[in-house]
Amino acid sequence: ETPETLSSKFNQLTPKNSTGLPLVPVNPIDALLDQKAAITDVEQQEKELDELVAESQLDSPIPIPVVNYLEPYTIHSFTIPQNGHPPLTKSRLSFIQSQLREIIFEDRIAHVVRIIFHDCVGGCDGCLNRDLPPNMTPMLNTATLLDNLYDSQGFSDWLSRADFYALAGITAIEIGVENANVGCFFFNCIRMPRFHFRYGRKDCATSPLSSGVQSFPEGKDDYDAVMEFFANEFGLRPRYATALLGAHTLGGAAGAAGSGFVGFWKENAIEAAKFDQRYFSLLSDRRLYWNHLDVSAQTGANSPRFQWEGFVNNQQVSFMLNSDVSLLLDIQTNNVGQSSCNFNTCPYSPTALLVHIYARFPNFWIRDFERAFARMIENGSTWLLAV
Ligand code: HEM
Repeated sequence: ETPETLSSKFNQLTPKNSTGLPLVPVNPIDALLDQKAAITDVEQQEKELDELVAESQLDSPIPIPVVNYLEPYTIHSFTIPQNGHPPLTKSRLSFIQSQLREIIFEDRIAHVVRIIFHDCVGGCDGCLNRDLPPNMTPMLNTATLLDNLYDSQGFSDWLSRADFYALAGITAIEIGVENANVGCFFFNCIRMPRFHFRYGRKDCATSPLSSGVQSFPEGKDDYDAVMEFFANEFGLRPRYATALLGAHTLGGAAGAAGSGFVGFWKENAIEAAKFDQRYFSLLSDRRLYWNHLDVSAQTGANSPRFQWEGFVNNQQVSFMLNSDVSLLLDIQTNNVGQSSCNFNTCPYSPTALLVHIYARFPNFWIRDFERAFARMIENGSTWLLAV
């Protein structure tokens, strides 16, 4: 089955409300996921979810740039150029992480995750162009803090700045998961992602500054534009692109101080510091009522900024960009990003089922996120060393 036929099947199955009022249908997809949720054997459940996702052909293999890993640093430090760095040991790594933990909290968690994403567009190289509009957001203050730590502690003896940003990204996700798990019981805790940190990335010659111009995806993008970006840039197929975009569970858009979009993807700053599946559950929650509006007058942006705002009982609980909504709905946008259909009228997009699965099975999402994030933070490297 092609993704198209799967999503059209999904569309047929999902009753739409013609009055435009929020509707909570007994949805066959929910019923199907209820069956999967009833499976108590975790491995069996994961296997069946994998089969369900495989049906939609969102992750058929495509060639991706290959990163080679070298395990025993004692041997390979002789053969692999490391900018003269001595090998990074596990204890040095945990020392650096403990220093990172001193400065990464609250809104800086999201900043760091966005920094590593932007650093890795075009290849992770420890360099950000501070004059490029997509980078000109509050995250630059946190980038300065990271740089100060790296420079003042002499970490360049051990790892490149690009490695350091990647480690900061991993640490930020871990802190976000810890925040999400405060007060959880084992059955509703988010599994801590297992990242295997590898190092040996090459910094650009002017690190940490750069005048390089990368092209970043835009908030007004639709499904095709989003998927094309992730495939071309990171070699990620729609399944892993969707998982990676779950990073928008953290932080928000800073209005006039940032992209000209404004809001937290989740309710407030406290929720925005938690790395959990709620980005997907808000997106797929049919109890929400969504407005699609241009906020450029409010934020002083020089061109339209159409965004989606989700409400429950007249209370705003979510904000989404077109690029986020496109994971669920095949929005129909014009050149300024205004969609001619909405949550009640747009057809589902090929990844809609996946959004529902990630919302219901957070640890299934975490597994896919782990893989996608690992791929992103190794973008541009051909050889990396294990610690
Ligand atoms: C289609 C792809 C993407 C688009 C269009 C997009 C767009 C945006 C925009 C417009 C903002 C708001 C910036 C501001 O005003 O301060 C933002 C924030 C953010 N993005 Fe993305 N992004 C994309 C992919 C990603 C990826 C792959 C990651 C990480 C893996 C990521 C992580 C973040 C985080 C954590 C924030 C919040 C930053 C903060 O609170 O300061 N984004 N993104």
